[in-house]
Amino acid sequence: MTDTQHRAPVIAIDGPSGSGKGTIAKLLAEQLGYSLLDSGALYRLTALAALDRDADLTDEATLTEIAGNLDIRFELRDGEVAALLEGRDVTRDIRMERVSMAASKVAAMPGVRAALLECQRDFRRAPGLVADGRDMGTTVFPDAPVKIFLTASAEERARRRFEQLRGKGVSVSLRDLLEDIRARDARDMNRETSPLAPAEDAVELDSTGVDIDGVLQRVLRLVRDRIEIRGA
Ligand SMILES: Nc1ncnc2c1ncn2[C@@H]1O[C@H](COP(=O)(O)OP(=O)(O)O)[C@@H](O)[C@H]1O
Ligand SMILES: Nc1ccn([C@H]2C[C@H](O)[C@@H](COP(=O)(O)OP(=O)(O)O)O2)c(=O)n1
Repeated sequence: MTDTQHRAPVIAIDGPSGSGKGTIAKLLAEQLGYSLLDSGALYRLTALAALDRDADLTDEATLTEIAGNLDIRFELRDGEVAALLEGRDVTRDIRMERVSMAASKVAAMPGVRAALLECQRDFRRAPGLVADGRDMGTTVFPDAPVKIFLTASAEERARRRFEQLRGKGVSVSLRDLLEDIRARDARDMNRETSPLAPAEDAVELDSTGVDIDGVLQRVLRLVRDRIEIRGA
């Protein structure tokens, strides 16, 4: 890692599915001119690559090999970050429920997490990085000057996901989504390696009943308290 990468500040945003991490991370990165790491996309891409190959999702050696040899790229297309797997645009595919479930399973494997570690740290560059996931503040960037643990009730998170999918023309049941969210929460929080948990020095923010702009303003206040931002 270069010196500039080392010094670049990281804003770590961790929390459960549907708490708004991705939304807030993207808005923050735009506002601050920082790079963006959607670490969940890496687990989703690993899961999709495994599903494409009909790999056994319980076979850690195979999954670790897949994670360590991913051929992926992120590209800005029409203002959105597109994810490419072996040159194929899989931005939509990696958001499918079956991939979400598989991602949560492969993410529980220490070998997979180790294989993706350096790749995540490589996203750090000047003037700074906004990183969203489950273990940004605890494992990947423990020296991040700003760590936020974003939460919301499971019911509100399921409702948000329901609206999000409906907006994309995907029909799902709210009850199934709530069940999926609870199952994923349990798996993400109870795994041995890098479980979903706030870092000791993280600020916890409950976004239940707070709109996106309200959350963004609170986060920006925290950021300005801790990082010297040019022009802010
Ligand atoms: N504070 C909020 N209030 C209402 N809806 C929100 C809020 N934050 C995010 N959302 C919406 O909830 C959905 C899930 O948000 P997302 O950022 O993908 O969550 P995460 O990355 O934590 O899984 C999106 O459709 C987003 O627009
Ligand atoms: N840093 C991370 C990011 C995601 N994961 C896992 C846990 C999640 O179930 C999957 C997918 O993560 P992602 O952030 O894309 O999921 P949500 O958008 O929050 O639903 O990957 C992880 O273990 N560690």
